Amino acid sequence: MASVRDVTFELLRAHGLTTIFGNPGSNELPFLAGMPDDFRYLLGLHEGVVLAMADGYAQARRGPALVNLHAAAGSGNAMGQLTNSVYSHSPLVVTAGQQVRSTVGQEVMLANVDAAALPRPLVKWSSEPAAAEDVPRTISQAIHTATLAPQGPVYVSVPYDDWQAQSSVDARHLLSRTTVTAAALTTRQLTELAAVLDRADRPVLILGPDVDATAANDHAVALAEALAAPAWIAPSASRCPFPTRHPAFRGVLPAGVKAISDLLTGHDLVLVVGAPVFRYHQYDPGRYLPEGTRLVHLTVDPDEAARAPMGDAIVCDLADTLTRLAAAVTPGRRAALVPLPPIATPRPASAGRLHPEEVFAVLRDTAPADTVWVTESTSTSGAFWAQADLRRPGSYYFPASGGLGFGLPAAVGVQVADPDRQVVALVGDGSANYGITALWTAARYRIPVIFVILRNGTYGALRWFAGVLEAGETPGLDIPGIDFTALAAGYGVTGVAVSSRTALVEAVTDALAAGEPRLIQVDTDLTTP
Ligand SMILES: Cc1ncc(Cn2c(C)c(CCOP(=O)(O)OP(=O)(O)O)sc2=O)c(N)n1
Ligand SMILES: [Ca+2]
Repeated sequence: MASVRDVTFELLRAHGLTTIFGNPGSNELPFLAGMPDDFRYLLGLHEGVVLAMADGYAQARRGPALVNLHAAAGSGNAMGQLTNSVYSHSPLVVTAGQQVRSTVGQEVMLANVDAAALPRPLVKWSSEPAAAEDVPRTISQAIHTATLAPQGPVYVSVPYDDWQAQSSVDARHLLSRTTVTAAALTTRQLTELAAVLDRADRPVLILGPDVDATAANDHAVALAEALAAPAWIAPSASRCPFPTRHPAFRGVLPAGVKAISDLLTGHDLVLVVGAPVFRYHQYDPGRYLPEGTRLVHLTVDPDEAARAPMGDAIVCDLADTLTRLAAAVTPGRRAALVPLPPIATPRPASAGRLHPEEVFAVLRDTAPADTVWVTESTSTSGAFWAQADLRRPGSYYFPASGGLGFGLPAAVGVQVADPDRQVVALVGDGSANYGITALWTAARYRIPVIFVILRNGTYGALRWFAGVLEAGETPGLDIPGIDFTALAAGYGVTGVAVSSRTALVEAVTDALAAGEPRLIQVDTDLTTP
């Protein structure tokens, strides 16, 4: 009869989980020793990098990713990045090795004590099977739980003596199981919602990451056009759900209660699709909505629906609902939208530096139109969106909870998932340090990401926040003198430092032709988000 490990690898193969993002310890060796030839293992040198690579990979492929970590120490290192994955609804199947089953209670070395509790609340579900024979079914449950709406990360801890145990013959049922979510609005619900939209004088759309995660971008465009409604990206944007040069596009909403409410003034109906209501950030007290404004919320996530402080929510399939709404509302009822003005000329910078707007303008004009941008430069987000020309789904990723250490490794994961599009990481000189070992993985497997480090010598966003909080001068905000070209060389990536537009254009052009990872360190001015 087949071993638990053999059946588990057959199960993983049946779900297309043949890429393992991992960092091993002794507890994981009995599992990895049986890895079949059609599987590949992508090693990350820190578990936060492993997790973020898998996150980028899963988001870009819109499917699950398999992670294998080392017991409690490895899982603990990955939890910082799970704070992003749980909010980006990333379908990660995180497995971790456990000590020999009979020794865990003694808390011997490398025992993951209370393993299933460790990652909560940063996972959708977690478990350690009660018996070796139940390992394949538990991993099957984990895969289906991760991929059923709302998708999310799951965690399974497996004692390492389980892998050699005999699997039950009935485990074979697991290999062909499928599970799907089929939540759609009834005809009556759809008709009523379309009537609400039709009755609105000035509706507005607010679109979130799950529109892009479910490839519903074009359906959102169709509804915005049918309604002649402006479209905003929901605050704390982690994906780009709408083309940024479309006439209906208005930008990314600020992450403050009063600031959002002020921008919605004059709109009598707000339709939020695929985002929590809302991912506020800086404390900015005010009324949640202007007087007389109604909010309707379409989400894949019952928890988002339940915890929102206002509005009426419908848990549903976003692409299906947007498509049917675009066909059901009455077109031509409102004046045509006036597009935003053309992209502004980037602001000038101080001597020997570039303004982030100029960095982004050069990259936009030099890199292919379908480039994928993975960003983690917190003070330059305003500059990025001011210069952005994003047209296709899957063009933008940002850490969904602001947990730094996502950018560099997630860019590697996205490039693995989508080798036909150039991936460019735009990462601050502070953020880069949290996931810097991703450079080694990129070099090791020749993953041709272009890593752009925006070096302003400080934690720029925190300087801005210190102003918002009127905190005055605070310690720990300056990070002068880091040489990322030397760090890159140490990890096997060729890097160049630039401080002029001409040198940047040349460096980007060279990097695009290299066919292997490249790092470009750009000295930039400090800006505000
Ligand atoms: C894991 C982790 N640690 C610390 C922070 C706190 N933090 C930190 C340290 C920021 C500064 C980032 O600096 P940067 O150089 O990457 O980008 P900017 O200079 O453009 O802000 S922004 C922010 O929220 C965080 N979000 N996540
Ligand atoms: Ca910085």
